[in-house]
Amino acid sequence: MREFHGVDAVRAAEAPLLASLPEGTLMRRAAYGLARIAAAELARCRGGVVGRSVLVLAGSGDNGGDALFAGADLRRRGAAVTAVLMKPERAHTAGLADLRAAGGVAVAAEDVLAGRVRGFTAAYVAVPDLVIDGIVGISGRPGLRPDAAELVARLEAAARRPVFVAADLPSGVDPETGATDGPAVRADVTAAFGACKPVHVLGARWCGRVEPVPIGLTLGAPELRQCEDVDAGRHWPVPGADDDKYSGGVLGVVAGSQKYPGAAVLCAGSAVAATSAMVRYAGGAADRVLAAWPEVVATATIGEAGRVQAWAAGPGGGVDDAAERRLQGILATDVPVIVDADGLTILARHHEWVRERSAPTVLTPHAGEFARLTGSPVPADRLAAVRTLAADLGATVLLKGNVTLISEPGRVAYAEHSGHAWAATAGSGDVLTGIVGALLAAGLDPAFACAAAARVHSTAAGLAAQGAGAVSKEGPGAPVSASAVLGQVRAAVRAVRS
Ligand SMILES: NC(=O)C1=CN([C@@H]2O[C@H](COP(=O)(O)OP(=O)(O)OC[C@H]3O[C@@H](n4cnc5c(N)ncnc54)[C@H](O)[C@@H]3O)[C@@H](O)[C@H]2O)[C@@H](O)CC1
Repeated sequence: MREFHGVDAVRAAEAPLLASLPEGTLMRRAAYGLARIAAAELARCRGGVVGRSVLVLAGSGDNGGDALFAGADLRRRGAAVTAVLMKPERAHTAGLADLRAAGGVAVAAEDVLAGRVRGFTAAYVAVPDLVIDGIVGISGRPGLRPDAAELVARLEAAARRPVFVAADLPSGVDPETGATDGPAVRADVTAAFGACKPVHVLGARWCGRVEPVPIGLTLGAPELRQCEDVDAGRHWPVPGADDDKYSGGVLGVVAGSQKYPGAAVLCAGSAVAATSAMVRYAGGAADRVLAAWPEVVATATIGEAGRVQAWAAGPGGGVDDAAERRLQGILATDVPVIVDADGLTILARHHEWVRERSAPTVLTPHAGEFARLTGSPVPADRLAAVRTLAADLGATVLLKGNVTLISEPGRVAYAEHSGHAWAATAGSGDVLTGIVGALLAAGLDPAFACAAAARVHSTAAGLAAQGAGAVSKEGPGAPVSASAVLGQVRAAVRAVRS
């Protein structure tokens, strides 16, 4: 399980070390890790360190200090290192002295922007091989100030884009929410000092690859977790010697209709793929579901369906009176229920149906459905928003997006980021609903069920994008549809279990 700690928690963990260790020790540790990562990137992307040019963008705080010390280290390893000081009079004194002692050059941002830097230095500043972003760290507010924004824009536009390595986090991105407000650094690699912070998953698109740099912190409970393959794989329900078709947990699917049979087929099919236990279907698309998945036990109505250990309801089911009555009936049961899509539109008018439940309820809105449920659009601080809704309804809420967030009252939240966006396709949510439902029926903790299902779902989408026989989700890929994602659910389960 990957863990992300909030800024206050990181500062609290740093405090005893700052008090007990010789001054500058933590910064030296951070800078050493940063330099090591930058050197590895230079070797990987530019074939070596010696003779390559490194530009350090150094702000006035400790983040700039880290970057200057790392620059000194890289200079000693043979790179040409130039630091651009955002505010020369407030540059980190010891870091700047170390850079100069190592033979590095420092210039003022103001002089660079005004074209007052000439000769070799001008060339190094204009087209470096690698940029270390030390403009701001965990004290940074979103957005870059105009001088920093202009420097970054010029580097981004260079004929050969340099490799960007961020010290702690990309400048311009909020450390707690991952939100931006104007320009920000788009890093290829981020060196996370002491702990991963929420930005490292919530602002994943800005961070690139995140490499933790241990500096000796002892940390408490995290703010956020990410379920990794190994976590999903370890707890994925698979039959044992004593299991039968019921003991693994039967899921009932109430989705789709004669008008929209696709949602029923996708939702029931993904449940079938995710679990060995029985899947029941109740609704107007029973014929279509059976034609696609003969192993499903299908009936026309919920009343005719046998016992289940969880229900999955909502996708493609409509929002009319009959759909309302069906959903109300399902939520009146004492088994876990996942509600998605049309079911969420109905719930926007009936929050009490969720609040009054004693069994777990999982809601899986996308941004539009979230706005319908809460009455206002998803704000920049998505994590706070999902926590508030979960607490308000007493439910587990999974907010879909490029970074999917999962929260339930009083518990550490989960985030899922796949590193790609292939799951952003029609019907993909129906597939996720079936997987979550299967895991709820198997008795998994609701928030963990959501996190593990989201992991397998995004893995399936990544595999689908790579085509038949893919064993890796990396590569250029091609657009996929929800049926293709569903077709890879078993391969994704295999992948997380291996
Ligand atoms: N405290 C410690 O023990 C350690 C801290 N470390 C480094 O220290 C960093 C935190 O340093 P600081 O607290 O000095 O603060 P920062 O270096 O994050 O920020 C410095 C100042 O930048 C200004 N600023 C805020 N938003 C800005 C923006 N959008 N554009 C331009 N300037 C902006 C603010 O005045 C802020 O105080 C960490 O991220 C990490 O890199 C590491 O050296 C490891 C040890």
